[in-house]
Amino acid sequence: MTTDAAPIRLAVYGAGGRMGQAVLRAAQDCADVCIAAALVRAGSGLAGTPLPPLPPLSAGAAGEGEFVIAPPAGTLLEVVIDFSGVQGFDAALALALQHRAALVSGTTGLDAAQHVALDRAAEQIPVLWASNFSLGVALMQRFARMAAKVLPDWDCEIVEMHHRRKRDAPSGTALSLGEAVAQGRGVGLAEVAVHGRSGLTGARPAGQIGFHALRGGDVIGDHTVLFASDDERLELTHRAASRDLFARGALRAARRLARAQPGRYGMDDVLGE
Ligand SMILES: NC(=O)C1=CN([C@@H]2O[C@H](COP(=O)(O)OP(=O)(O)OC[C@H]3O[C@@H](n4cnc5c(N)ncnc54)[C@H](OP(=O)(O)O)[C@@H]3O)[C@@H](O)[C@H]2O)C=CC1
Ligand SMILES: O=C(O)C1=N[C@H](C(=O)O)C[C@H](O)C1
Repeated sequence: MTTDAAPIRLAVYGAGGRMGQAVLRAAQDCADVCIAAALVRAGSGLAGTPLPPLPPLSAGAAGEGEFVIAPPAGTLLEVVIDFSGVQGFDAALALALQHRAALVSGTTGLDAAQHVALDRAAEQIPVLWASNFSLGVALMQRFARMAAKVLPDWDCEIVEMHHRRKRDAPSGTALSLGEAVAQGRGVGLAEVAVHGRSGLTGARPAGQIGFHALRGGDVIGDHTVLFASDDERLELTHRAASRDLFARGALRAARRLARAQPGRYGMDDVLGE
């Protein structure tokens, strides 16, 4: 993408992780963004080591050139992109507030207090949190909501599979898909969710939404929302083949939020109507 405007100045929080590195890679292809700070946690062996090669427009950006544990004084940040997990999330949000920068966060497994903190921050800065930055998954949520509304009596189960290193279960995406199904049915997810089954469970109660988390190998992220009725079954499936797609989605979100008004934004704002 080319533009006459100055490149958007990004801080990548959790820059040494799987997703952080994917965002750095994706930014290399974009002339409209630059990496102003690639942040790793204090004590990380990466601190002070060179970044992978960056696009020419990044040259001269404060903090460019190496992984850092904090942006050098005076660094201008416009968007903080956070993939630091629940351990880093609070500090990423604090950094965005401190710099009056927008926050784009993909960290999953947040607790209720952290979601409230996102709402509070949105009074001061633009905030977009999404459990999944794939445009295909954003569309899948719409399909799931629609199917749940049209098929209120069908049994719904949500199955996800991820790599063996994933720390939270079920995935944030599975929970978001469950929220979409619950919205389509006009019920609260907490009242109808069941996580796995084992033992003498009895017959399946109507209206349940079942979650099943599989872990193994290097699977990037597969999700299926399954609706079952007598004699037929509908399955909506999304499979991610690379983390690059999440990184590209996060950069799209960053473009949408840079220089936007404070408030809560979602992937629907990125996807458009
Ligand atoms: N929304 C989406 O589209 C997607 C969301 N995710 C989510 O993103 C998160 C990260 O996933 P992934 O990249 O696979 O995980 P990784 O464990 O590979 O990366 C997390 C990184 O954050 C670093 N970190 C932890 N604490 C801090 C801190 N206080 N300051 C700075 N850096 C810190 C970790 O460092 P160290 O290892 O040194 O502790 C690690 O390098 C997860 O919550 C995951 O579910 C993942 C993919 C897509
Ligand atoms: O941890 C991951 O890897 C992923 N996490 C997100 C989630 O919890 O939904 C998104 C994606 O599926 C990959």
